Amino acid sequence: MATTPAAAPPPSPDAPLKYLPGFGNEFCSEALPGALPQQNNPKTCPYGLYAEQLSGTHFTAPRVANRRSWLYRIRPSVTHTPFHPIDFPNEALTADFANGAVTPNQLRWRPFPIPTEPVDWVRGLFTLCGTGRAGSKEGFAIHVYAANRSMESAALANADGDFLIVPQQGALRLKTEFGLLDVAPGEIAVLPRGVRFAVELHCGAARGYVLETFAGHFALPDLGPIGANGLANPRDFLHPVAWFEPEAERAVSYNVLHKLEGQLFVAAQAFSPFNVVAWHGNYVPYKYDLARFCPMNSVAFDHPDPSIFTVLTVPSYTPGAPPTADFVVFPPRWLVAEHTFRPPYYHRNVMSEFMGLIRGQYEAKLDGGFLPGGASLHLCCTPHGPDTATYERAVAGGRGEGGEDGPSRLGHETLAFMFETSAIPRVSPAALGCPSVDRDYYKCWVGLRSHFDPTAVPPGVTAPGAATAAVGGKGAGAAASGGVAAGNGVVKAGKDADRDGGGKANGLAEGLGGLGLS
Ligand SMILES: O=C(O)Cc1cc(O)ccc1O
Ligand SMILES: [Fe+2]
Repeated sequence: MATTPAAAPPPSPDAPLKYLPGFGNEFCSEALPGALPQQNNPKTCPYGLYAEQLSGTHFTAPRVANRRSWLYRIRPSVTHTPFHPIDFPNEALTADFANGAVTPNQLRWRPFPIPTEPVDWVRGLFTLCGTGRAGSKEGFAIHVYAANRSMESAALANADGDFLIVPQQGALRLKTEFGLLDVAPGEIAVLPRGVRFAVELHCGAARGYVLETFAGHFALPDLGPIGANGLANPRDFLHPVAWFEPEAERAVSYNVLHKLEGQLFVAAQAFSPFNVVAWHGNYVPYKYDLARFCPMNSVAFDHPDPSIFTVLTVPSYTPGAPPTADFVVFPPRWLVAEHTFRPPYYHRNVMSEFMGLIRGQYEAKLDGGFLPGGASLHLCCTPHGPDTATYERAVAGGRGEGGEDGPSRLGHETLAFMFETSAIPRVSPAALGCPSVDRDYYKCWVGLRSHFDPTAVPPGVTAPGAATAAVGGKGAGAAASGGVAAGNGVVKAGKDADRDGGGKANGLAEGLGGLGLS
């Protein structure tokens, strides 16, 4: 006769949970001694458990990428009544962006409101943008969530892809088939495709961001010349230990939710899905504290590209092709680059950039419009960068300790992040029309006036006009003085030369002078 397993004591919400550290390891864990069999599927399992495999890659995926886990559970997941679609507001959640809106405009959303009526984590999901289609396992979706109550007697499995969850307000307790994860703002969690989980709120209302990838799995980025250490270190990723609900074997009524192609289905079952007594494998949910991120940065001059802050990446199927998505954090750090415009540079990026703010103020936005719980989106080649106030402050100097170029600190009170994606996301019509949209976003750059002064000759450069008499006009003089414009084939006369020829000459000379290379 099968032994009835003793129920694990319910962990107190205040007691710190135990975790298994590492990244991509073969982990194993058992909640009862000897529950983990020595082979994957013995004829009968210890304690009368059922063996069940959950795969995250096709069976024949190369070993380096192959992901699967074996779960030993009181009853198998298959024991449920048929799934039925549930009446989820269909404009809130989507996994097909064929009908998404296309706009090159810079987009920004004010903080998404916390609901006043009871809403759990699943009901509180709202798709902002994405690309591709879950059904063809291509692309990704970006959601926000805002919830004020725990999921009760319900669990969700996402058949569409992996969820990377970035809490912004309110800690989450993630009950999963593999055990429990407590995830607070400043930490992130990854729930791989298919893993059943429930979100409990133990500290009040919760809000945050979700990157859902329809293809692949999150991986640590290669470090290249950085070497073997730095950025997100593997030991800091924490995985749950086996745990099963006390009532897992009792007759209870549970709703098992299933997300497939963006649609939600529900099936009833008479026992808890959190009934896994032991497990082993390398396909496991995990969390990571962003404070453990070890940033690298410029220690001499210039502002590095933000890829230097990549925490996790979803590599493309094709070697060398851009990743489907990167998760990038802008952590607290010292800024020490000399004779450098320290905020993010102005740019048009071939990758698209979704940004969120967990706390504090982002280094490129002083206008008060990019707030914790809000978001921004800059699509492929859409120009963006520091707002007017940030620019003016940065060029005014005197930012750092010990003088204009001294070290300055982006303190612990700031934490922004970016989902950087290679395919161009489309915006869900609901997100474009929602009340949080900031229709005045463009105004934060409107005040960027021209500081161009062709008479402000950089030190060490012969003043225009000194050699102008023969050709006439300041611009031609600038070209003649440095010989740069002539070299570039930009010699012009009159008014055009003022604007173009002189500008190029001065700009290049200034750059070289600034680096001490002129
Ligand atoms: O604020 C942004 O747009 C993100 C960003 C930050 C940075 O330091 C450099 C480039 C970049 O896109
Ligand atoms: Fe950017």
